[in-house]
Amino acid sequence: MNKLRRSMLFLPGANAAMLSTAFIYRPDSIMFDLEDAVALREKDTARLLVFHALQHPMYQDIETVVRINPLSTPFGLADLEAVVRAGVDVIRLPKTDTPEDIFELEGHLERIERECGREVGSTGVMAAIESAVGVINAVAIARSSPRLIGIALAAFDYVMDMQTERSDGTELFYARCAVLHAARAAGIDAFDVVWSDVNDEAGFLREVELIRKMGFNGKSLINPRQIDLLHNAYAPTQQEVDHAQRVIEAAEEGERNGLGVVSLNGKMVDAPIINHAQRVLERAAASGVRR
Ligand SMILES: CC(C)(COP(=O)(O)OP(=O)(O)OC[C@H]1O[C@@H](n2cnc3c(N)ncnc32)[C@H](O)[C@@H]1OP(=O)(O)O)[C@@H](O)C(=O)NCCC(=O)NCCSC(=O)C[C@@](O)(CC(=O)O)C(=O)O
Ligand SMILES: [Mg+2]
Repeated sequence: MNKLRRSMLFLPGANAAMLSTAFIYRPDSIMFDLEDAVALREKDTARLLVFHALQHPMYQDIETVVRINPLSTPFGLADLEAVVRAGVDVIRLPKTDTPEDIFELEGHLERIERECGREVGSTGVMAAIESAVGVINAVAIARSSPRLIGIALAAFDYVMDMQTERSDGTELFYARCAVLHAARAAGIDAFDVVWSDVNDEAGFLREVELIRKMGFNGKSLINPRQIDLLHNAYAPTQQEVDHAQRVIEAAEEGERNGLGVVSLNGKMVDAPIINHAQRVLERAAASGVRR
């Protein structure tokens, strides 16, 4: 099974208190932000704080992601130079509009990796898609580099670009479908948007249920309280696990009898159903059963 990436917790890079404790919350990935959660006058401080946090022993057994500033800004390249040298696992490139944005990032990454003695290609990349142009180019972006581990939809900049606002999800309907299909076509992960009202658990869970059913790997998060809610909603239910076990047993019996398709309580069990059942069992083994 691929690495579980259900939760990616954003953490404002200039917030020293959060940097010193965030590892205790155990998201699947922690995302230090140097971009929009950091004020202009704090960009250099945030970069230095994140440079040190990345090397702290407490962050060695958790996947680390850094959202750098766009390379078109005065900060982007300095961010990249610092965090690659500090050993970051994945760079999140905000406002990715074209495959050329990824090619530019790759060029810099390769040089920095050589200069600091990191294995070339070892730094992963995640593209954040935050505009209509990015959504239109999602397939080309998702296929642009073997470094890409996933693409993420970023709703707040996207709705601005689309001249609308966050509401019940209607405004993200096409973008979610496009980003998800692009990720699957490229064989990489797909991440849904942040839910900004941390006190609205019911709204958060409604959105999580939607994106789980659509097939997203997970979601960008902004608050530790959202982690357990998300992990629990993504865990299979006991009923699903029991059914998956019965499917595997029925398939094994069919195989012993030389049958490619068998019936379980009147429902067809064939290869895709068996694959799904195996995935349910793998997920239960990795993340437990829903409470
Ligand atoms: C929302 C709020 C202010 C609420 O504060 P509150 O104080 O009410 O939170 P509480 O729950 O009371 O905190 C309880 C304890 O948890 C600690 N704690 C809280 N949050 C923590 C955290 N994130 N990491 C570690 N620790 C944390 C806290 O320090 C406290 O610790 P302690 O005092 O020790 O008990 C806070 O969470 C927060 O700042 N979130 C991060 C916001 C952020 O990063 N935004 C940028 C990314 S989006 C964007 O840019 C848009 C985008 O680009 C997105 C895209 O690209 O996808 C697009 O276009 O859509
Ligand atoms: Mg944004």
